[in-house]
Amino acid sequence: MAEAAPPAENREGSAGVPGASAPGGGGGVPGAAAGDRPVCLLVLGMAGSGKTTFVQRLTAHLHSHTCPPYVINLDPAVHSVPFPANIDIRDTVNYKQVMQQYGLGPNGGIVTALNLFATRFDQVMQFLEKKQQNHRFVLIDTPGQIEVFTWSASGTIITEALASSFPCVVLYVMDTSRSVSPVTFMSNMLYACSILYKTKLPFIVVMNKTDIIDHRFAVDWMQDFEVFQDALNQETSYVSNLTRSMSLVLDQFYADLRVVGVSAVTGSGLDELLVQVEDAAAEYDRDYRPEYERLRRELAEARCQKQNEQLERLQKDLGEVDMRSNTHSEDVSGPSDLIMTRGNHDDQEDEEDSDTDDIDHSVTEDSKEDVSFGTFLKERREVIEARGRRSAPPPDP
Ligand SMILES: Nc1nc2c(ncn2[C@@H]2O[C@H](COP(=O)(O)OP(=O)(O)OP(=O)(O)O)[C@@H](O)[C@H]2O)c(=O)[nH]1
Repeated sequence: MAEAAPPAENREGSAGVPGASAPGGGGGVPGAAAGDRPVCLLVLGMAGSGKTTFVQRLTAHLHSHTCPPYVINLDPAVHSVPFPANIDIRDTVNYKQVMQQYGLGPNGGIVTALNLFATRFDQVMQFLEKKQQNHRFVLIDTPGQIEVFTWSASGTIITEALASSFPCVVLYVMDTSRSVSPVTFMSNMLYACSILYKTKLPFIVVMNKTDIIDHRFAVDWMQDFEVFQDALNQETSYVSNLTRSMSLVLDQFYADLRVVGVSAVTGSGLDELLVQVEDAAAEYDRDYRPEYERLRRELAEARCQKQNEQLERLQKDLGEVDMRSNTHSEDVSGPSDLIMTRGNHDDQEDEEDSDTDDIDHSVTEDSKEDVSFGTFLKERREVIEARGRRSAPPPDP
């Protein structure tokens, strides 16, 4: 299934891909107009619903339409990423080290790793701003455990940062083959509904794995209350009564919902999905953008105020202490030394670089070089002094 990553020079998106300089220019990507801001597609879904496979397939599909996306992996615990990621959280946060240092289990480790990454998300935004002319779509794969992203502060920070600068659409990936029971289907829809309310963004339900089962049964359930009731009548549990009531509540949710059936394995349904994405992006511009622009202004003002405060503090500090004495503090156990390090795997040196590879490594490496060079000079001085003492003539009796 995994496709080979493009060569390093293609990582920036358009290099070497004919016609890719104009985002979405030609190639059959519906509605994509050159010069538009890229649309961020936040891919969410339950563990195993097929998010990563879907991102991989959509990336390949867009490449084949000469419209390469900018791809971000936000799952710190994934062993290998089967698509060419422009930004990979694993380059920035060492998930295993986070677990060790904070004594956390896997879920706590993922949440903390995402929190650490969120503190540097402004740098990711700078990359996106720089590359926005080259890409029509930004694909964002999220951690396996859906709540890590949707119900965490870092997920909110990342979503709001993206949505205040670019049109954003949530793609809720659902495993259709595991939703054939009306009760399971209803649980999935309730979750989708909660995410819609939480993210406050245009929303598309991507019914994945249609190569296993056609998603039309689910669309029928959503469009026709009677059909869903008939299916429920086969169930005898008490939950079926609850489900019956819930389906009435969800009627309005269904009415405005975009639903597309796809197969991440065969690639079927992706063209229709892209049509829906353009429609959802237009909805963002129409209904959501004013609110996010207000948020953006607030963020800019807060950032400006913070910078001024930092400047004032720095000026005060400069008057009081010798800055150099603090540069190489012995105490480096804070969270910042966990970030901006290479990812989990020791063998990653051979892998191609993503954008975050070089975010701030120079700072860390320069600091280490300074310290070790200082130590080296000190040791050399001691050796030379000892040698000088040995070769000096003995004092006169
Ligand atoms: N038949 C079929 N299998 C699929 C499809 N999409 C994904 N799968 C399979 O479903 C399983 C889970 O896929 P992943 O892409 O790892 O799912 P995920 O949501 O990223 O999983 P987490 O990282 O745990 O959240 C894998 O075995 C995939 O091969 C599909 O469209 N059809």
